[in-house]
Amino acid sequence: MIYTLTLNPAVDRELTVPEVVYDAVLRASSSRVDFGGKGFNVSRLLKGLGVTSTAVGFVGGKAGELLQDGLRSLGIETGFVWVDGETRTNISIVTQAGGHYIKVNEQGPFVDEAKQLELLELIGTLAQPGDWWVLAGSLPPGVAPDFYARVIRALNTRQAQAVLDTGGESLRAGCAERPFLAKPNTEEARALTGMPMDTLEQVSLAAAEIRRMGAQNVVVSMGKQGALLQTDRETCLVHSPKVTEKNPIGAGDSMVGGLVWALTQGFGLKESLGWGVASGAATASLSGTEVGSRALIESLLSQVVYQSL
Ligand SMILES: Nc1ncnc2c1ncn2[C@@H]1O[C@H](COP(=O)(O)OP(=O)(O)OP(=O)(O)O)[C@@H](O)[C@H]1O
Ligand SMILES: O=P(O)(O)OC[C@@]1(O)O[C@H](CO)[C@@H](O)[C@@H]1O
Repeated sequence: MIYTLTLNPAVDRELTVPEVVYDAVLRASSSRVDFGGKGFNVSRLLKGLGVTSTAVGFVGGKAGELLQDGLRSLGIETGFVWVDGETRTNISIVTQAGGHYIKVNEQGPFVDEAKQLELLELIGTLAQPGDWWVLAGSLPPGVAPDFYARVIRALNTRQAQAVLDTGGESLRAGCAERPFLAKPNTEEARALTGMPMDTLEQVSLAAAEIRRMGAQNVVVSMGKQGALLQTDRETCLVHSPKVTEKNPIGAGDSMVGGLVWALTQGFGLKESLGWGVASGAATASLSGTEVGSRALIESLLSQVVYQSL
């Protein structure tokens, strides 16, 4: 079973405008809503690849109901802890011609200690040996940076595999609990290690440092360049297929979804990352945080190039 954990989900609203002008009323030519937050995006990608996952997390208010109804309507199971505040709505403004966006993320509702314990208990009852858990996104107010670390400890005790996609102190504390894989982007890896990320060699050295911090395997995603994988046996660059970018937001979530899907199908880590970069590229080529279909992902997979380093 695959679970996705999103502590701070979001209704993602994308508004398309002819151009961005300050101090003026902009009229949207189109808009769309996605049921988002990083882990929920992973669940949507997995569904596109034909796998039902369970989306777990904190939700609240009308926006929480919208996410619950929306995910269920897509055939995704949910396991939520309901909080008093309102789940956030995050706004993206993109231009019709593409190429630029403005994104504003709300903080999200406050989550008290009792709700946090309720979620940890829920995770403890759900997790079984051999399960995959994707832990993704920022922490809502009230949740301490060691929360993912506590979750990973609980998953390790139950022989479930953790894939961690977050940043800052939360990533540092999580890595110390030896997750199966950590997936920072270059900016998150730079912030975590304090190391430069200007050349491939530097990205590789930073990945090694993150492995020293505890992550068993590391993928550093590098936008349209693809992603670098480092395990105890190999380091390789997986080049992303070329696509016309429409909205890259959520590409990292799709990458994680494609990668975890392939791992559960029995592919090795390198081949799985191939599915990951193809899935990320598919999402980058679509509006909002829309995820690619299996047909699109498979067509892009044939253009993925693997380079050992
Ligand atoms: N413009 C693009 N063209 C082709 N592939 C892309 C593009 N943007 C992203 N990708 C693919 O998606 C993967 C993840 O993208 P990125 O490194 O931007 O993740 P991220 O910063 O975690 O994104 P987000 O936080 O918005 O989900 C890349 O490694 C790449 O394979
Ligand atoms: O504030 P966070 O949790 O870091 O990121 C949240 C978010 O920007 O990430 C997803 C795209 O990756 C969106 O669905 C969502 O709005």
